[in-house]
Amino acid sequence: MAAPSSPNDPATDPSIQELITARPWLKHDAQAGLLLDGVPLAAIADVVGTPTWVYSAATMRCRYRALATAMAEAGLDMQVHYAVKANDSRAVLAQFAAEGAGADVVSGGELLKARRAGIPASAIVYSGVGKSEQEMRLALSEDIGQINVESTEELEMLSALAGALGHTARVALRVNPDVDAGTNDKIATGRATDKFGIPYADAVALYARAASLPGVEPVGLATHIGSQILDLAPYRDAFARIAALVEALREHGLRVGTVDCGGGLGIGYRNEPTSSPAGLAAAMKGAFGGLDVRLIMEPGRWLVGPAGVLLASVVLVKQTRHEPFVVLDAAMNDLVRPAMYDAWHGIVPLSPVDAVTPVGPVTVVGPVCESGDTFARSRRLPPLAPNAHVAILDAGAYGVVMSSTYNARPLAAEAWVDDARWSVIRDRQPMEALWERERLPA
Ligand SMILES: Cc1ncc(COP(=O)(O)O)c(C=O)c1O
Ligand SMILES: N[C@@H](CCCC[NH3+])C(=O)O
Repeated sequence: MAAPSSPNDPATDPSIQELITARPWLKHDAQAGLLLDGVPLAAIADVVGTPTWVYSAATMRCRYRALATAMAEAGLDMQVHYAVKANDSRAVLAQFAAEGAGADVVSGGELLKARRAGIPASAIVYSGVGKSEQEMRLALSEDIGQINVESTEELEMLSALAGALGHTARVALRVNPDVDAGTNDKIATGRATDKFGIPYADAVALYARAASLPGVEPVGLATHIGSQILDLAPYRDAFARIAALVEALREHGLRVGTVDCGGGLGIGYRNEPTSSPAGLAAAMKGAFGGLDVRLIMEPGRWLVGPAGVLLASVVLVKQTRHEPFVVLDAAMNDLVRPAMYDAWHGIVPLSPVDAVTPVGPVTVVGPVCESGDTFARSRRLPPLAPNAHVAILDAGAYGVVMSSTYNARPLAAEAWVDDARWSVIRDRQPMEALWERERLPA
């Protein structure tokens, strides 16, 4: 199934003005051009160069607080564990730590990053289908809050390891509810054919087994049906199945204290309608309200996606017999989402005069040697001259974390905007660093 945010129909694209209006942290100023929380993005592009990621700290904070408030207002006993994979920059993690968030991690590296950013070990849950022995040892030595186990094999491995080390790991069984979240095929995780989670029909027996094994203590269930989910119906289906499982486990005399509802709440890349945290809270309450369980959620994209932009400059505009190609200095090695998922991202010029008079249509590409290195097709943009700057919107999640040095392109810089001031939080990777871990064969 195609991603709901990927249709490529310029007739229904939101205008540049509509994109800006829907994102209150962005403003268009007649003199200074596009502002992020009052800071002219062109100033950052001029000083730091491009490509550069820029984040609105206030937007991340506001979204975290809005989510936590929606859960509290629904009367839910809920802890938000930020999904570190969405954006693991130190400033992002430190800010969520200061807000009181826990973390959802999927590797030893993410676990260490979360700890070093100040997130307490007790507020960390660890998901993933292939935790290595080394990673399990790290999770055990840190005594993290919960390990979400995804298979019988992993349960046995963890039990043997923890038992031998004299630890008891609090585990939740991540259950695959066999629900289609209706999102892009590559980021759906809750169908029986996906690699994630324990088959629904095996969950009761495996939970009972976990209760009898040394080194592990089953404390609850977890599920996660996918990412960029715009509709609440699949959540309701999955939660109903997990709630039924809680009851079935209790009927077998097994204790279930927590339910981890996963992440996945989508954002309106194309200004499309989305589900709200209040709606999600109502779905959780409907399923788990009467069950006396402590709830966890693991949002990533919803918290940070809209808060980031990728600044790029126009290298040249290549005229052809078809649509002109606007060639940027950012590429799929920076933001891979359009190439990987056909994802749609808004593109807005930074300059004051151009932003409101789109002409186009143009194809916006990067310089990488793949035709897939295309950010947008048939996009209505104002005329863009070489060196003009643009912002690629909603790049705060699954942006910098998925970037690579493909085509020997150094990793981009990152900047942080807070309280109308900005600073660089990660320098652009120096060219020399591209070969610093290499040597010729001995
Ligand atoms: C286990 C788990 N939790 C949380 C998330 C975060 O998802 P999202 O960024 O869509 O909220 C993911 C990613 O899909 C995930 O795999
Ligand atoms: N990388 C994906 C999301 C994956 C979610 C992780 N399970 C995206 O950019 O949309």
